Amino acid sequence: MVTFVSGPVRVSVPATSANLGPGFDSLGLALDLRDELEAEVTAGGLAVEVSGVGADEVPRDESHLVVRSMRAAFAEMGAEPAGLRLACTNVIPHARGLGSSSAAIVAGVCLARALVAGGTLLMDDDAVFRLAARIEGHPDNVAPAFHGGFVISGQEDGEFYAVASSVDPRVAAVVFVPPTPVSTEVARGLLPAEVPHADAAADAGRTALLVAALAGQPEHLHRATRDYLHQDYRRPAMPESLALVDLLRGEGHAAIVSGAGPTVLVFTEGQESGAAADLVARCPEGWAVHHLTVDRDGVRVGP
Ligand SMILES: Nc1ncnc2c1ncn2[C@@H]1O[C@H](COP(=O)(O)OP(=O)(O)O)[C@@H](O)[C@H]1O
Ligand SMILES: N[C@@H](CCOP(=O)(O)O)C(=O)O
Repeated sequence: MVTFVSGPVRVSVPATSANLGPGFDSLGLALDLRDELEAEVTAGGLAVEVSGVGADEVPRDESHLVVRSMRAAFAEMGAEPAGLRLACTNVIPHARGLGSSSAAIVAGVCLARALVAGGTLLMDDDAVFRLAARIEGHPDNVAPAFHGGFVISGQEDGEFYAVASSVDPRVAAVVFVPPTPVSTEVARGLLPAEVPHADAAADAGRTALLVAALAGQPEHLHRATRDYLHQDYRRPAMPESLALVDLLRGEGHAAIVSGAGPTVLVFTEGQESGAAADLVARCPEGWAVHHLTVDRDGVRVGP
């Protein structure tokens, strides 16, 4: 019979940037910007408290994404808690291309596993990652949110896989976050069913180069971040973001659309670099800007 731990459990989960230019649905990087969550099993009912970004927009019932993810994990473990209390402190902006939904899903699955006594025996890390990726539908944000760092992920024979790859310690990022959201669902709807072979071939080459550039040759990041598969198709939903990408790339910066957008991410070399400070100063009016290091931990789970 499944039993539960007494008292609350806590998780902290990082933002992620998927695609990174050419790596559509396969590359993702964890960034040091974290949501914090706490949950406990109660005698009955569901209580959801939310503070921080998106607090006015998310539901407080069973449809809340963290709650849905917890329920899916409990079902996989054969667990049925009498009641639940969940408290979320959100920092990752919603529907901006920084992986808020994957963070919510990974957090929910990890909270549920931590609440079940012996949960890691019922669900190992691979099972957590695969369930989270199934809920999200694509693995590229879920993988770094769970593992941290830079992760290459995909799907084969209906099963998701993730492989960690190294990131040069000099690599950091400036993210420009527009005030208006674009949902990933809408941005995915703009993609064509087919692309020219020449584009696919060029994109494959840049993806390979990007793995090498991130691993230790950041001087190649500008060339390596050129995308052929998604950014231009998404331009109508985020023209200001693409205009900023074009402008910055024209100046030699490794600028990309983060995830499905509309956030613009620019790779930098080093947290203290003058170039990064200059970039931060160029944030468009009304947008937010963060200079972020690469998160190496992924999800953190504690009592
Ligand atoms: N912390 C959260 N708690 C509840 N729901 C969330 C949370 N984060 C994201 N969501 C849900 O996911 C949606 C955003 O997901 P998505 O469009 O994939 O954008 P992104 O993952 O790029 O931020 C939000 O509108 C909200 O419905
Ligand atoms: N590969 C996905 C990535 C979506 O990332 P998000 O942070 O915008 O949810 C896509 O490009 O659709």
